[in-house]
Amino acid sequence: MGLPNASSASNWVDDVRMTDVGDWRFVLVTACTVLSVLLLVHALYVRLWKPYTTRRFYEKQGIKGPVFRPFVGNLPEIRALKASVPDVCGISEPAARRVGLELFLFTEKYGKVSVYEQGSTTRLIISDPKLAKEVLVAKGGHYHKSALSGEVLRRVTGEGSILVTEEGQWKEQNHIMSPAFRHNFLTDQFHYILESANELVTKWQTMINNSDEKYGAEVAIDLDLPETLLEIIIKTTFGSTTVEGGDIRAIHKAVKFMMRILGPRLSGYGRLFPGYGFLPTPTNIKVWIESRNVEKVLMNFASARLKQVRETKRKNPKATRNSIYGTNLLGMMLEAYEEGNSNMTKSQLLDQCKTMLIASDNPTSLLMIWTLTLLAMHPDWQERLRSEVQDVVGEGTPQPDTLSHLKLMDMVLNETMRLMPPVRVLNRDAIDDHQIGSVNVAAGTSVLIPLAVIHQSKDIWGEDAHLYNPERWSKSDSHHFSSFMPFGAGNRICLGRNLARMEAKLILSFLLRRFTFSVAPGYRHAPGFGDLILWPKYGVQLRIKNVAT
Ligand code: HEM
Repeated sequence: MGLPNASSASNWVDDVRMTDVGDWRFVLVTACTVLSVLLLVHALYVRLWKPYTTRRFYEKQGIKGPVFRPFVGNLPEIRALKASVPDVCGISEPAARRVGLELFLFTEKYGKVSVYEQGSTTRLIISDPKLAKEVLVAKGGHYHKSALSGEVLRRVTGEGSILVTEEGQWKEQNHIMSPAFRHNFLTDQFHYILESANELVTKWQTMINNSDEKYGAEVAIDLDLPETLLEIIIKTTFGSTTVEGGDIRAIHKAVKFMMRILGPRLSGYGRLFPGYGFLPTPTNIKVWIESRNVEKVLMNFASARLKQVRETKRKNPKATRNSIYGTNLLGMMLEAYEEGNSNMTKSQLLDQCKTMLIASDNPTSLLMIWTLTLLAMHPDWQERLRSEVQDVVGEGTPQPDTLSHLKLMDMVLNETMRLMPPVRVLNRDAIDDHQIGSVNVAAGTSVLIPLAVIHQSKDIWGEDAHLYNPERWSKSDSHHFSSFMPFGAGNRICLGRNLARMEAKLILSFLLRRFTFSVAPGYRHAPGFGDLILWPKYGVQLRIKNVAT
């Protein structure tokens, strides 16, 4: 056998090259095909098989829900339901029903435990307060906070926010932050609330003084109250509203902007495209820029405070804790960070600052807005409450302990949070298979606890459940209390609940002893904004007058 000649040798090399290329092409095509098939199988499993079998799992237990729809789940009918609700409603209509209407309707139609799909996520609605408590308290260890809402919160407040952390990391943060919401610390914050409440009274008094109208002045409480509350939370968290290199109000605005953009993705079709948040769309780019700005200002601020702390300690080794760190939440966290009492990083510490701005903002504003609006709609209760304030607080400066004697005010605040719960639904994800009551819950199920539905159930509250009647809270009958969870329950109960009540009581006392409130003629009652919360869509305009002396 002879050697190949030059030309046949080159053909041979070409053949080999061709074969190589052919092989690679074959490998590439095969790999792509296998990958596509795997992705398709995975997508079919996640989007079709899993939700279908999970739905069957619940149906076999007698749990009902709207008809199963592959891929999109029940989103289309939920959207249609929402679109069918008129913007404006009657004053005595159960307003909370308008937001999250599907949770009311599914509960009425399918019972206190029902099931539906949001995209491919199976959701179990638990409207039975006993089972709800079991999820939140006794069986709380079988659940994590919802990954779905966590997705948005993580992007706005950061990975280290106490709203989204779990287990060891959450425990440590809870341990550091809880003291900031105890009685002593709250008493230290009292002067901030007094200061801001006084400023609001002065503002409204000036409006009355400058008005030629017989009825007094007209105020937009949905703008003024949140501004006052924001001042308070900024001062209690940071100690002041302006900081070196930036204004915390600008940070709040940026954080709110991010929530407004990202929030609706929770309930919309955006859920069907999981990587959507990472695509460089104009909106996503805006969110990234805002997020970087917030990070920069807060980081500069924390570094400046830390420098100040070290300087004070160096100059005066005997300085007290309060004079080194100050009596605010950031100071408390800086202390844990600086004294080596925690594993918290500086960036996690800043995540908690953003968390405070988010967690306190809407709920406290909603509580104040609806309390005052409902009082304006019910002058008899307004008058009763004013008399209580005059008796208990009088004309002097209120003291923290005085507030605990305002019993009617507690009843009024409870009734507002019952009818208009600032947080209308709690979300949890089951992390393993377990049982609540007689219901077997499968790992991966998203559990919804619709506070608004539980708070207005006729079985619990009676036939007048949808009506405003603070008197119901005067009964010693305690079954009401166990079904009332505006601040959640169990380990993850609201950290700021005492602060929120203290703010509400103090501000209301200041306002009621000075002004009377009535609903302005142009007011349109439209609670419910962006599907998620009971924000007044067209604002709330009230007429205010000085209390006759
Ligand atoms: C009327 C006012 C408020 C209401 C109705 C409210 C309601 C709630 C609810 C229902 C939860 C539990 C969420 C869940 O279980 O998934 C919660 C958690 C939380 N709230 Fe509030 N909140 C209010 C005011 C505040 C304020 C003023 C602050 C802080 C200054 C605050 C800070 C927090 C924090 C940090 C958590 C997370 C606790 C954790 O997960 O460990 N809240 N809030």
